[in-house]
Amino acid sequence: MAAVTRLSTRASFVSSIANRYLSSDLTSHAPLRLVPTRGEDQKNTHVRWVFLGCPGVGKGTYASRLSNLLGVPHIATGDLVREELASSGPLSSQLSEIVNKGQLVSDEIIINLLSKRLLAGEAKGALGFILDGFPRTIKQAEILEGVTDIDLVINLRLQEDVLLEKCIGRRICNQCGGNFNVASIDIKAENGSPGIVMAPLLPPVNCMSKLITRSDDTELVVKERLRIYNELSRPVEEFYRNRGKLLEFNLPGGIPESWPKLLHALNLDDYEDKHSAAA
Ligand SMILES: Nc1ncnc2c1ncn2[C@@H]1O[C@H](COP(=O)(O)OP(=O)(O)O)[C@@H](O)[C@H]1O
Repeated sequence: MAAVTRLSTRASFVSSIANRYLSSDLTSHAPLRLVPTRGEDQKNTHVRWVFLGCPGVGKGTYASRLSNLLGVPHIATGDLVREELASSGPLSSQLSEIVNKGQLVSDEIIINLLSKRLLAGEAKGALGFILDGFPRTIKQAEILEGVTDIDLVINLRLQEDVLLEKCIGRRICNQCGGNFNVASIDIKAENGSPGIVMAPLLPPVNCMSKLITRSDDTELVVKERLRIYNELSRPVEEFYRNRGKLLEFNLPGGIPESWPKLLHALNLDDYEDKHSAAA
Protein backbone atom coordinates (compact mmCIF):
# COMPACT_ATOMS: atom_id res chain seq x y z
CA MET A 1 0.00 0.00 0.00
CA ALA A 2 3.00 2.30 0.32
CA ALA A 3 2.77 3.39 -3.30
CA VAL A 4 -0.94 4.07 -3.07
CA THR A 5 -0.26 6.23 -0.04
CA ARG A 6 2.35 8.05 -2.09
CA LEU A 7 -0.33 8.76 -4.72
CA SER A 8 -2.10 11.06 -2.32
CA THR A 9 0.86 13.11 -1.16
CA ARG A 10 0.26 16.86 -0.99
CA ALA A 11 0.42 18.99 -4.10
CA SER A 12 3.24 21.46 -4.26
CA PHE A 13 3.15 24.62 -6.28
CA VAL A 14 6.06 24.95 -8.59
CA SER A 15 7.23 28.32 -9.75
CA SER A 16 9.50 29.47 -12.51
CA ILE A 17 13.01 28.14 -12.69
CA ALA A 18 14.06 29.78 -15.90
CA ASN A 19 15.74 32.76 -14.31
CA ARG A 20 17.25 30.64 -11.55
CA TYR A 21 18.92 27.99 -13.63
CA LEU A 22 18.99 28.79 -17.27
CA SER A 23 20.74 31.21 -19.55
CA SER A 24 19.03 34.55 -20.05
CA ASP A 25 17.76 33.83 -23.57
CA LEU A 26 15.47 31.21 -22.10
CA THR A 27 13.78 33.40 -19.58
CA SER A 28 11.32 34.46 -22.24
CA HIS A 29 10.11 30.86 -22.60
CA ALA A 30 7.59 29.07 -20.49
CA PRO A 31 8.67 28.40 -16.89
CA LEU A 32 9.02 24.78 -15.84
CA ARG A 33 5.90 23.95 -13.85
CA LEU A 34 5.68 20.41 -12.67
CA VAL A 35 2.42 20.47 -10.77
CA PRO A 36 -0.78 22.37 -11.52
CA THR A 37 -1.31 25.61 -9.67
CA ARG A 38 -3.91 24.39 -7.25
CA GLY A 39 -4.31 25.07 -3.56
CA GLU A 40 -1.84 23.28 -1.31
CA ASP A 41 -4.70 22.16 0.89
CA GLN A 42 -6.63 20.62 -2.00
CA LYS A 43 -6.48 16.82 -1.91
CA ASN A 44 -4.98 16.20 -5.32
CA THR A 45 -4.21 12.63 -6.10
CA HIS A 46 -1.09 12.59 -8.17
CA VAL A 47 2.15 10.86 -8.76
CA ARG A 48 5.55 12.45 -9.31
CA TRP A 49 7.67 9.61 -10.52
CA VAL A 50 10.78 9.35 -12.68
CA PHE A 51 11.98 6.44 -14.79
CA LEU A 52 15.72 5.99 -15.20
CA GLY A 53 17.55 3.37 -17.22
CA CYS A 54 19.73 2.82 -20.25
CA PRO A 55 18.51 3.21 -23.84
CA GLY A 56 16.31 0.28 -24.83
CA VAL A 57 15.62 -0.91 -21.28
CA GLY A 58 11.86 -0.32 -21.60
CA LYS A 59 11.33 2.99 -19.76
CA GLY A 60 8.71 4.02 -22.34
CA THR A 61 6.87 0.70 -22.18
CA TYR A 62 6.56 0.52 -18.39
CA ALA A 63 6.05 4.27 -17.87
CA SER A 64 3.23 4.23 -20.39
CA ARG A 65 1.57 1.19 -18.77
CA LEU A 66 1.76 2.82 -15.34
CA SER A 67 0.46 6.06 -16.80
CA ASN A 68 -2.64 4.23 -18.11
CA LEU A 69 -3.11 2.38 -14.85
CA LEU A 70 -2.77 5.41 -12.60
CA GLY A 71 -4.29 8.03 -14.90
CA VAL A 72 -1.18 10.21 -14.79
CA PRO A 73 0.52 11.76 -17.84
CA HIS A 74 3.55 9.95 -19.20
CA ILE A 75 6.02 12.55 -20.37
CA ALA A 76 8.97 11.24 -22.38
CA THR A 77 11.53 13.89 -23.30
CA GLY A 78 12.74 11.65 -26.17
CA ASP A 79 9.20 11.86 -27.65
CA LEU A 80 9.22 15.64 -27.24
CA VAL A 81 12.53 15.80 -29.09
CA ARG A 82 11.22 13.54 -31.88
CA GLU A 83 8.01 15.64 -32.19
CA GLU A 84 10.15 18.75 -32.54
CA LEU A 85 12.27 16.97 -35.16
CA ALA A 86 9.21 15.94 -37.13
CA SER A 87 7.74 19.46 -36.99
CA SER A 88 10.58 20.87 -39.12
CA GLY A 89 10.55 23.90 -36.82
CA PRO A 90 13.60 26.12 -36.26
CA LEU A 91 15.30 23.61 -33.92
CA SER A 92 14.78 20.64 -36.18
CA SER A 93 18.06 20.44 -38.10
CA GLN A 94 20.15 21.25 -35.00
CA LEU A 95 18.35 18.49 -33.09
CA SER A 96 18.62 15.88 -35.81
CA GLU A 97 22.39 16.27 -35.92
CA ILE A 98 22.67 15.80 -32.12
CA VAL A 99 20.18 12.94 -31.84
CA ASN A 100 21.61 11.02 -34.81
CA LYS A 101 25.03 11.06 -33.18
CA GLY A 102 23.54 9.68 -29.96
CA GLN A 103 24.43 12.82 -28.02
CA LEU A 104 22.36 14.70 -25.48
CA VAL A 105 20.43 17.81 -26.41
CA SER A 106 21.36 20.87 -24.33
CA ASP A 107 19.67 21.34 -20.96
CA GLU A 108 18.21 24.62 -22.24
CA ILE A 109 16.43 23.00 -25.19
CA ILE A 110 15.16 20.09 -23.11
CA ILE A 111 13.86 22.32 -20.31
CA ASN A 112 12.13 24.48 -22.87
CA LEU A 113 10.41 21.50 -24.56
CA LEU A 114 9.47 20.00 -21.20
CA SER A 115 8.08 23.29 -19.88
CA LYS A 116 5.84 23.69 -22.90
CA ARG A 117 4.54 20.13 -22.51
CA LEU A 118 3.88 20.58 -18.80
CA LEU A 119 2.02 23.83 -19.36
CA ALA A 120 -0.12 22.20 -22.05
CA GLY A 121 -0.95 19.39 -19.57
CA GLU A 122 -1.67 21.91 -16.84
CA ALA A 123 -4.09 23.73 -19.11
CA LYS A 124 -5.99 20.43 -19.46
CA GLY A 125 -5.97 19.91 -15.68
CA ALA A 126 -3.41 17.10 -15.64
CA LEU A 127 -2.16 16.13 -12.20
CA GLY A 128 1.30 14.75 -11.55
CA PHE A 129 3.55 13.05 -14.07
CA ILE A 130 5.64 10.04 -14.87
CA LEU A 131 8.84 11.39 -16.40
CA ASP A 132 10.80 9.20 -18.76
CA GLY A 133 14.18 10.34 -20.10
CA PHE A 134 14.45 13.28 -17.70
CA PRO A 135 16.57 13.99 -15.72
CA ARG A 136 19.54 12.63 -17.64
CA THR A 137 22.32 14.72 -16.14
CA ILE A 138 23.11 15.84 -12.61
CA LYS A 139 22.31 19.41 -13.64
CA GLN A 140 18.85 18.36 -14.83
CA ALA A 141 18.32 16.43 -11.57
CA GLU A 142 19.25 19.52 -9.57
CA ILE A 143 16.87 21.66 -11.60
CA LEU A 144 14.07 19.18 -10.99
CA GLU A 145 14.86 19.05 -7.28
CA GLY A 146 14.68 22.85 -7.20
CA VAL A 147 11.10 22.87 -8.44
CA THR A 148 9.34 19.82 -7.04
CA ASP A 149 9.55 16.81 -4.75
CA ILE A 150 9.93 13.59 -6.65
CA ASP A 151 8.23 10.73 -4.79
CA LEU A 152 9.94 7.82 -6.45
CA VAL A 153 12.62 7.05 -9.03
CA ILE A 154 12.40 3.66 -10.72
CA ASN A 155 15.69 2.48 -12.17
CA LEU A 156 15.13 -0.26 -14.76
CA ARG A 157 18.10 -2.52 -15.34
CA LEU A 158 19.14 -4.99 -18.02
CA GLN A 159 22.51 -6.24 -19.17
CA GLU A 160 24.18 -4.28 -21.97
CA ASP A 161 24.17 -6.97 -24.69
CA VAL A 162 20.39 -7.27 -24.31
CA LEU A 163 19.97 -3.48 -24.45
CA LEU A 164 21.84 -3.35 -27.74
CA GLU A 165 19.72 -6.13 -29.28
CA LYS A 166 16.52 -4.51 -28.03
CA CYS A 167 17.38 -1.11 -29.52
CA ILE A 168 18.32 -2.61 -32.86
CA GLY A 169 15.11 -4.69 -32.90
CA ARG A 170 12.85 -1.75 -32.02
CA ARG A 171 10.16 -0.85 -34.58
CA ILE A 172 7.51 1.86 -34.51
CA CYS A 173 4.28 1.95 -36.50
CA ASN A 174 4.30 5.27 -38.32
CA GLN A 175 0.53 5.35 -38.32
CA CYS A 176 -0.60 4.39 -34.81
CA GLY A 177 2.71 5.17 -33.05
CA GLY A 178 2.77 1.70 -31.42
CA ASN A 179 6.13 0.38 -30.22
CA PHE A 180 7.18 -3.14 -31.18
CA ASN A 181 10.30 -5.25 -31.10
CA VAL A 182 11.43 -7.94 -33.52
CA ALA A 183 14.38 -9.08 -31.38
CA SER A 184 14.17 -12.56 -29.93
CA ILE A 185 16.41 -12.65 -26.91
CA ASP A 186 17.59 -15.88 -25.35
CA ILE A 187 20.73 -15.46 -23.30
CA LYS A 188 21.91 -18.42 -21.26
CA ALA A 189 22.93 -18.07 -17.62
CA GLU A 190 26.69 -17.69 -17.36
CA ASN A 191 29.27 -16.98 -14.64
CA GLY A 192 26.62 -16.31 -12.02
CA SER A 193 24.56 -13.95 -14.23
CA PRO A 194 21.03 -15.18 -14.79
CA GLY A 195 19.86 -16.07 -18.29
CA ILE A 196 17.20 -13.96 -19.90
CA VAL A 197 14.49 -14.76 -22.42
CA MET A 198 12.45 -12.06 -24.12
CA ALA A 199 10.00 -12.97 -26.84
CA PRO A 200 9.60 -10.52 -29.74
CA LEU A 201 6.77 -8.05 -29.40
CA LEU A 202 5.30 -8.31 -32.87
CA PRO A 203 2.87 -5.77 -34.34
CA PRO A 204 -0.68 -6.60 -35.44
CA VAL A 205 -1.09 -7.37 -39.14
CA ASN A 206 -2.35 -3.88 -40.03
CA CYS A 207 0.83 -2.24 -38.67
CA MET A 208 3.21 -4.68 -40.45
CA SER A 209 3.74 -2.59 -43.57
CA LYS A 210 4.05 0.69 -41.65
CA LEU A 211 6.99 -0.16 -39.41
CA ILE A 212 9.88 2.25 -39.16
CA THR A 213 13.16 2.17 -37.25
CA ARG A 214 14.35 5.16 -35.23
CA SER A 215 17.29 6.81 -36.97
CA ASP A 216 19.32 6.61 -33.73
CA ASP A 217 18.74 2.86 -33.28
CA THR A 218 21.76 1.76 -35.33
CA GLU A 219 24.46 -0.31 -33.63
CA LEU A 220 27.01 2.50 -33.74
CA VAL A 221 24.66 5.14 -32.33
CA VAL A 222 23.22 2.83 -29.66
CA LYS A 223 26.77 2.09 -28.44
CA GLU A 224 27.41 5.83 -28.21
CA ARG A 225 24.12 6.37 -26.33
CA LEU A 226 25.12 3.63 -23.88
CA ARG A 227 28.53 5.26 -23.41
CA ILE A 228 26.90 8.65 -22.78
CA TYR A 229 24.41 7.07 -20.37
CA ASN A 230 27.27 5.59 -18.36
CA GLU A 231 29.15 8.88 -18.33
CA LEU A 232 26.39 11.45 -17.76
CA SER A 233 23.24 9.66 -16.64
CA ARG A 234 24.63 6.90 -14.38
CA PRO A 235 25.54 9.54 -11.74
CA VAL A 236 21.85 10.53 -11.64
CA GLU A 237 21.11 7.06 -10.19
CA GLU A 238 23.54 7.81 -7.37
CA PHE A 239 21.95 11.26 -6.88
CA TYR A 240 18.58 9.62 -6.11
CA ARG A 241 20.10 6.65 -4.28
CA ASN A 242 21.67 9.11 -1.83
CA ARG A 243 18.24 10.67 -1.27
CA GLY A 244 16.63 7.28 -0.57
CA LYS A 245 14.31 7.59 -3.58
CA LEU A 246 15.74 4.96 -5.91
CA LEU A 247 13.89 1.72 -6.54
CA GLU A 248 16.21 -0.65 -8.42
CA PHE A 249 14.34 -3.06 -10.65
CA ASN A 250 16.17 -5.79 -12.56
CA LEU A 251 13.94 -6.81 -15.44
CA PRO A 252 13.47 -10.59 -15.24
CA GLY A 253 12.39 -10.98 -18.89
CA GLY A 254 9.83 -9.53 -21.30
CA ILE A 255 6.59 -7.75 -20.45
CA PRO A 256 4.63 -10.87 -19.29
CA GLU A 257 7.30 -11.70 -16.69
CA SER A 258 8.29 -8.14 -15.75
CA TRP A 259 4.99 -6.25 -15.49
CA PRO A 260 3.45 -8.21 -12.58
CA LYS A 261 6.78 -8.14 -10.71
CA LEU A 262 7.10 -4.39 -11.24
CA LEU A 263 3.56 -3.85 -9.92
CA HIS A 264 4.45 -5.97 -6.92
CA ALA A 265 7.64 -3.96 -6.30
CA LEU A 266 5.52 -0.81 -6.40
CA ASN A 267 2.87 -2.30 -4.10
CA LEU A 268 0.37 -1.83 -6.89
CA ASP A 269 -0.84 -5.39 -7.43
CA ASP A 270 -4.08 -4.68 -5.57
CA TYR A 271 -4.44 -1.42 -7.40
CA GLU A 272 -4.37 -3.18 -10.77
CA ASP A 273 -6.96 -5.75 -9.63
CA LYS A 274 -9.34 -3.00 -8.47
CA HIS A 275 -8.73 -0.96 -11.60
CA SER A 276 -9.59 -3.86 -13.92
CA ALA A 277 -12.60 -4.86 -11.80
CA ALA A 278 -13.96 -1.30 -12.04
CA ALA A 279 -13.36 -1.05 -15.80
N1 LIG B 1 16.69 14.76 -20.73
C1 LIG B 1 17.36 14.83 -21.91
N2 LIG B 1 18.49 15.57 -22.00
C2 LIG B 1 19.15 15.67 -23.17
N3 LIG B 1 18.79 15.03 -24.30
C3 LIG B 1 17.67 14.28 -24.26
C4 LIG B 1 16.91 14.14 -23.07
N4 LIG B 1 15.85 13.34 -23.33
C5 LIG B 1 15.95 12.97 -24.62
N5 LIG B 1 17.05 13.53 -25.20
C6 LIG B 1 17.50 13.39 -26.60
O1 LIG B 1 16.57 12.57 -27.31
C7 LIG B 1 17.18 11.34 -27.73
C8 LIG B 1 16.19 10.22 -27.62
O2 LIG B 1 15.78 10.10 -26.28
P1 LIG B 1 15.07 8.76 -25.74
O3 LIG B 1 13.96 8.39 -26.64
O4 LIG B 1 14.75 8.98 -24.30
O5 LIG B 1 16.22 7.70 -25.96
P2 LIG B 1 16.78 6.43 -25.21
O6 LIG B 1 16.17 5.29 -25.92
O7 LIG B 1 18.25 6.60 -25.51
O8 LIG B 1 16.48 6.45 -23.74
C9 LIG B 1 18.41 11.20 -26.82
O9 LIG B 1 19.43 10.40 -27.40
C10 LIG B 1 18.83 12.66 -26.69
O10 LIG B 1 19.49 13.12 -27.85
